[in-house]
Amino acid sequence: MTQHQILDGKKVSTLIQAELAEKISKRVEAGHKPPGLAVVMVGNDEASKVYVNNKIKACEKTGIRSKAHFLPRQTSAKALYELIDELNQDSKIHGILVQLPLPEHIDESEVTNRIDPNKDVDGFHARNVGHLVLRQPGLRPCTPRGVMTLLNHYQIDPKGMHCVVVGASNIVGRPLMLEMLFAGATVTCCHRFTQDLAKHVKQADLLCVAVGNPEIVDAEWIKPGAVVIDIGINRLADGRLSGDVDFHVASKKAAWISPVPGGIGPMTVATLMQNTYEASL
Ligand SMILES: Nc1nc2c(c(=O)[nH]1)N[C@@H](CN(C=O)c1ccc(C(=O)N[C@@H](CCC(=O)O)C(=O)O)cc1)CN2
Repeated sequence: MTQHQILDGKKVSTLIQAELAEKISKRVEAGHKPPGLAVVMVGNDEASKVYVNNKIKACEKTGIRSKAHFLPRQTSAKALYELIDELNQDSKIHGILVQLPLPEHIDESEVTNRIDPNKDVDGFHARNVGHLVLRQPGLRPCTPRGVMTLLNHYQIDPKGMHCVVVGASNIVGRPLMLEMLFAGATVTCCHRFTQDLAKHVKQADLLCVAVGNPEIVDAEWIKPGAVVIDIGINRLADGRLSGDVDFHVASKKAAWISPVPGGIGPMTVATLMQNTYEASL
């Protein structure tokens, strides 16, 4: 049994937000406009409401001016594009985020590509994805960037590690693979057609799981001494939150582990604040 240590995303997120608050207040004192973030949510998804509220609260803490747009589920794609076009033109708005998922009648990639890439603080626009792939400066997706910041805070260097990413979504798995590759890890990405998930997970020095299924990985597979990053958020029937990895079992094997809640979720929010600040410079 290994003694595990916690990758405390809540604590690191608080530190990042305090640093940002200081930088922003100094810039405002010097006569600059505060960064402005437009938060757009369509529909009533309960989990999304929590995430959006966490983002708005983080804006209040850091001195970012936020403007929330809560639109009904039946909003047309055309009406959403018109709002995005207005926000693209608004000089007080430096960052625009449209909370995902969107209702089925709205095409997510059309929406993300409608946002001015310089205001795309989620890093989902094709131009920013291209910058990430080519390792050029640009806005980077918040969750993967937040994972790298958290590892860096605890001086965990992925260089030379075998990193296994479970999940290949546009917003987490694929950009996280690239982040890990650029950090010098050897990367394996597992997805719905992966034949022997256990075989891959057992080889991971650094295991990142981002599927949204608490049964996807058996924590007994974890290599002793591995670093485990749990990015899944699952709401259990009793209202509690759990990650994609059984924390109790995994923490007996891992050297480092990020909890849910209190791990990557808060890092996603803090990174959004960093991206918004950077987009305002
Ligand atoms: N436009 C975007 N939509 C979505 C993104 C994204 O990066 N941009 N990612 C996910 C959800 N996400 C961000 O919006 C997100 C997930 C979790 C949290 C968070 O604060 N989690 C807390 C627990 C919160 C709770 O009580 O439920 C934690 O883990 O401690 C914030 C943001 C999908 N959509």
